[in-house]
Amino acid sequence: MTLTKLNFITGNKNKLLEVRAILGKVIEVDNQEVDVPEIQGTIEEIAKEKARRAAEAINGPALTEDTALEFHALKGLPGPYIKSFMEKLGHDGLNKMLDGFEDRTAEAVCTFAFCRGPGEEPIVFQGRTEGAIVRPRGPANFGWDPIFEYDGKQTYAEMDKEEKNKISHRYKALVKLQQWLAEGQQ
Ligand SMILES: Nc1ncnc2c1ncn2[C@H]1C[C@H](O)[C@@H](COP(=O)(O)OP(=O)(O)OP(=O)(O)O)O1
Ligand SMILES: [Mg+2]
Repeated sequence: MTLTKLNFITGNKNKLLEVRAILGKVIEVDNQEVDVPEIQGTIEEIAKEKARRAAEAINGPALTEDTALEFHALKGLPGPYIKSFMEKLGHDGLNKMLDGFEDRTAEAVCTFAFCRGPGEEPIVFQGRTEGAIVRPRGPANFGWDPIFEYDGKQTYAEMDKEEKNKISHRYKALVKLQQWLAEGQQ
Protein backbone atom coordinates (compact mmCIF):
# COMPACT_ATOMS: atom_id res chain seq x y z
CA MET A 1 0.00 0.00 0.00
CA THR A 2 1.58 3.26 -1.10
CA LEU A 3 1.25 6.14 1.30
CA THR A 4 -0.26 9.29 -0.15
CA LYS A 5 0.13 11.29 3.02
CA LEU A 6 1.81 11.06 6.38
CA ASN A 7 -0.02 11.58 9.62
CA PHE A 8 2.53 13.30 11.82
CA ILE A 9 1.57 13.08 15.49
CA THR A 10 3.16 15.92 17.40
CA GLY A 11 2.17 18.74 19.69
CA ASN A 12 5.21 20.77 18.65
CA LYS A 13 4.41 23.46 16.07
CA ASN A 14 8.06 24.12 15.22
CA LYS A 15 8.70 20.48 14.42
CA LEU A 16 5.66 20.46 12.17
CA LEU A 17 6.82 23.61 10.35
CA GLU A 18 10.27 22.12 9.71
CA VAL A 19 8.88 18.79 8.54
CA ARG A 20 6.50 20.53 6.14
CA ALA A 21 9.29 22.81 4.87
CA ILE A 22 11.49 19.81 4.13
CA LEU A 23 8.97 17.13 3.08
CA GLY A 24 6.15 19.30 1.77
CA LYS A 25 7.14 18.97 -1.88
CA VAL A 26 7.36 15.19 -1.67
CA ILE A 27 4.30 14.16 0.34
CA GLU A 28 1.36 15.74 2.13
CA VAL A 29 1.93 16.01 5.88
CA ASP A 30 -1.18 15.92 8.06
CA ASN A 31 -0.99 16.67 11.75
CA GLN A 32 -2.87 15.42 14.77
CA GLU A 33 -2.05 16.56 18.24
CA VAL A 34 -2.31 13.48 20.41
CA ASP A 35 -0.54 13.40 23.73
CA VAL A 36 1.35 10.11 23.67
CA PRO A 37 3.32 9.08 26.75
CA GLU A 38 7.08 8.83 26.34
CA ILE A 39 8.74 5.92 28.11
CA GLN A 40 12.31 5.82 29.44
CA GLY A 41 14.99 3.93 27.55
CA THR A 42 17.32 4.33 24.60
CA ILE A 43 16.47 6.89 21.93
CA GLU A 44 15.31 4.09 19.60
CA GLU A 45 13.14 2.41 22.24
CA ILE A 46 11.46 5.70 23.12
CA ALA A 47 10.89 6.60 19.45
CA LYS A 48 9.40 3.20 18.57
CA GLU A 49 7.11 3.08 21.58
CA LYS A 50 5.90 6.61 20.85
CA ALA A 51 4.93 5.59 17.29
CA ARG A 52 3.26 2.37 18.51
CA ARG A 53 1.15 4.30 21.00
CA ALA A 54 0.32 7.00 18.45
CA ALA A 55 -0.86 4.37 15.93
CA GLU A 56 -3.04 2.82 18.63
CA ALA A 57 -4.44 6.20 19.64
CA ILE A 58 -5.48 7.14 16.11
CA ASN A 59 -6.08 3.55 14.96
CA GLY A 60 -4.07 4.03 11.78
CA PRO A 61 -0.66 4.85 10.34
CA ALA A 62 1.33 7.29 12.47
CA LEU A 63 4.60 9.14 12.16
CA THR A 64 6.22 10.50 15.31
CA GLU A 65 9.47 12.27 16.04
CA ASP A 66 11.64 12.46 19.09
CA THR A 67 14.44 14.93 19.59
CA ALA A 68 17.46 14.29 21.79
CA LEU A 69 20.50 16.40 22.64
CA GLU A 70 23.58 14.44 23.68
CA PHE A 71 26.41 16.16 25.56
CA HIS A 72 29.60 14.22 24.83
CA ALA A 73 31.18 15.12 28.19
CA LEU A 74 28.12 13.62 29.90
CA LYS A 75 28.28 10.40 27.85
CA GLY A 76 25.16 11.27 25.89
CA LEU A 77 22.98 12.80 28.61
CA PRO A 78 20.52 14.56 28.75
CA GLY A 79 19.79 12.77 25.44
CA PRO A 80 16.08 11.97 25.08
CA TYR A 81 15.37 13.75 28.38
CA ILE A 82 16.42 17.15 27.00
CA LYS A 83 12.86 18.41 27.16
CA SER A 84 12.71 18.20 30.98
CA PHE A 85 16.24 19.56 31.35
CA MET A 86 15.45 22.48 29.06
CA GLU A 87 12.22 23.26 30.94
CA LYS A 88 13.82 23.13 34.39
CA LEU A 89 17.29 24.57 33.73
CA GLY A 90 16.92 26.80 30.69
CA HIS A 91 19.78 27.92 28.45
CA ASP A 92 21.85 29.10 31.38
CA GLY A 93 21.54 25.92 33.40
CA LEU A 94 22.33 23.70 30.41
CA ASN A 95 25.49 25.74 29.84
CA LYS A 96 26.47 25.52 33.53
CA MET A 97 26.15 21.74 33.41
CA LEU A 98 29.18 21.74 31.14
CA ASP A 99 31.26 24.36 32.93
CA GLY A 100 33.25 21.71 34.79
CA PHE A 101 34.27 20.04 31.54
CA GLU A 102 36.58 21.00 28.69
CA ASP A 103 34.51 19.29 26.05
CA ARG A 104 31.41 21.35 25.16
CA THR A 105 30.55 19.40 22.02
CA ALA A 106 27.12 17.89 21.57
CA GLU A 107 25.04 16.03 19.06
CA ALA A 108 21.48 16.88 18.06
CA VAL A 109 19.61 13.67 17.29
CA CYS A 110 16.33 13.44 15.45
CA THR A 111 14.51 10.12 15.35
CA PHE A 112 11.36 9.60 13.31
CA ALA A 113 9.38 6.43 13.80
CA PHE A 114 6.63 5.22 11.48
CA CYS A 115 4.05 2.66 12.55
CA ARG A 116 1.55 1.31 9.97
CA GLY A 117 -1.13 0.65 12.56
CA PRO A 118 -1.92 -1.03 15.89
CA GLY A 119 0.23 -4.11 16.47
CA GLU A 120 2.76 -3.31 13.70
CA GLU A 121 6.51 -2.97 14.29
CA PRO A 122 7.66 0.65 13.86
CA ILE A 123 10.51 1.56 11.55
CA VAL A 124 13.05 4.19 12.55
CA PHE A 125 14.88 6.95 10.62
CA GLN A 126 17.62 8.86 12.42
CA GLY A 127 19.69 11.96 11.70
CA ARG A 128 22.56 13.42 13.75
CA THR A 129 24.24 16.81 13.61
CA GLU A 130 27.39 17.72 15.56
CA GLY A 131 27.75 21.04 17.34
CA ALA A 132 28.74 22.69 20.61
CA ILE A 133 26.86 24.15 23.58
CA VAL A 134 27.37 27.93 23.82
CA ARG A 135 25.83 30.91 25.65
CA PRO A 136 22.53 31.75 23.91
CA ARG A 137 22.65 33.71 20.64
CA GLY A 138 19.74 34.45 18.32
CA PRO A 139 15.93 34.45 18.70
CA ALA A 140 14.68 32.25 21.52
CA ASN A 141 11.57 30.82 19.88
CA PHE A 142 12.57 27.17 19.52
CA GLY A 143 13.84 25.46 22.67
CA TRP A 144 17.60 24.93 22.73
CA ASP A 145 18.26 26.29 19.22
CA PRO A 146 20.05 29.42 20.62
CA ILE A 147 22.65 27.38 22.53
CA PHE A 148 23.44 24.81 19.80
CA GLU A 149 26.28 26.14 17.65
CA TYR A 150 26.75 24.46 14.32
CA ASP A 151 30.12 24.41 12.60
CA GLY A 152 31.79 26.77 15.10
CA LYS A 153 29.93 29.72 13.63
CA GLN A 154 26.21 30.28 14.02
CA THR A 155 23.74 28.78 16.44
CA TYR A 156 20.68 27.01 15.03
CA ALA A 157 18.67 30.06 16.15
CA GLU A 158 20.94 32.48 14.25
CA MET A 159 20.84 30.46 11.05
CA ASP A 160 18.58 31.24 8.20
CA LYS A 161 15.71 28.68 8.29
CA GLU A 162 16.57 27.45 4.82
CA GLU A 163 20.22 26.99 5.77
CA LYS A 164 19.28 25.16 8.95
CA ASN A 165 16.95 22.87 7.03
CA LYS A 166 19.89 21.79 4.82
CA ILE A 167 22.11 20.54 7.63
CA SER A 168 19.91 19.88 10.66
CA HIS A 169 19.45 16.59 12.50
CA ARG A 170 15.82 16.71 11.37
CA TYR A 171 16.73 17.20 7.71
CA LYS A 172 19.12 14.24 7.77
CA ALA A 173 16.47 11.97 9.28
CA LEU A 174 13.91 13.16 6.73
CA VAL A 175 16.29 12.33 3.85
CA LYS A 176 16.23 8.72 5.06
CA LEU A 177 12.44 8.80 5.38
CA GLN A 178 12.17 10.20 1.83
CA GLN A 179 14.41 7.44 0.46
CA TRP A 180 12.19 4.84 2.06
CA LEU A 181 9.08 6.51 0.60
CA ALA A 182 10.70 6.65 -2.86
CA GLU A 183 11.68 2.98 -2.66
CA GLY A 184 8.10 1.91 -2.00
CA GLN A 185 8.29 1.50 1.80
CA GLN A 186 9.91 -1.92 1.92
N1 LIG B 1 15.83 22.28 17.24
C1 LIG B 1 14.99 21.56 17.93
N2 LIG B 1 14.41 20.49 17.39
C2 LIG B 1 13.54 19.76 18.12
N3 LIG B 1 13.17 19.97 19.35
C3 LIG B 1 13.70 21.03 19.92
C4 LIG B 1 14.61 21.86 19.24
N4 LIG B 1 14.94 22.84 20.07
C5 LIG B 1 14.29 22.60 21.15
N5 LIG B 1 13.53 21.53 21.11
C6 LIG B 1 12.77 21.03 22.23
C7 LIG B 1 11.32 20.77 22.03
C8 LIG B 1 11.06 19.84 23.17
O1 LIG B 1 11.05 20.54 24.40
C9 LIG B 1 12.29 18.95 23.19
C10 LIG B 1 12.11 17.68 22.43
O2 LIG B 1 11.20 16.85 23.07
P1 LIG B 1 10.16 16.00 22.25
O3 LIG B 1 9.40 15.12 23.16
O4 LIG B 1 10.88 15.37 21.09
O5 LIG B 1 9.21 17.16 21.65
P2 LIG B 1 7.78 17.70 22.04
O6 LIG B 1 7.30 17.05 23.28
O7 LIG B 1 7.84 19.19 22.00
O8 LIG B 1 6.90 17.28 20.80
P3 LIG B 1 6.18 15.85 20.51
O9 LIG B 1 4.72 16.11 20.67
O10 LIG B 1 6.57 15.55 19.09
O11 LIG B 1 6.75 14.87 21.49
O12 LIG B 1 13.32 19.76 22.63
MG1 LIG C 1 7.19 15.00 23.59
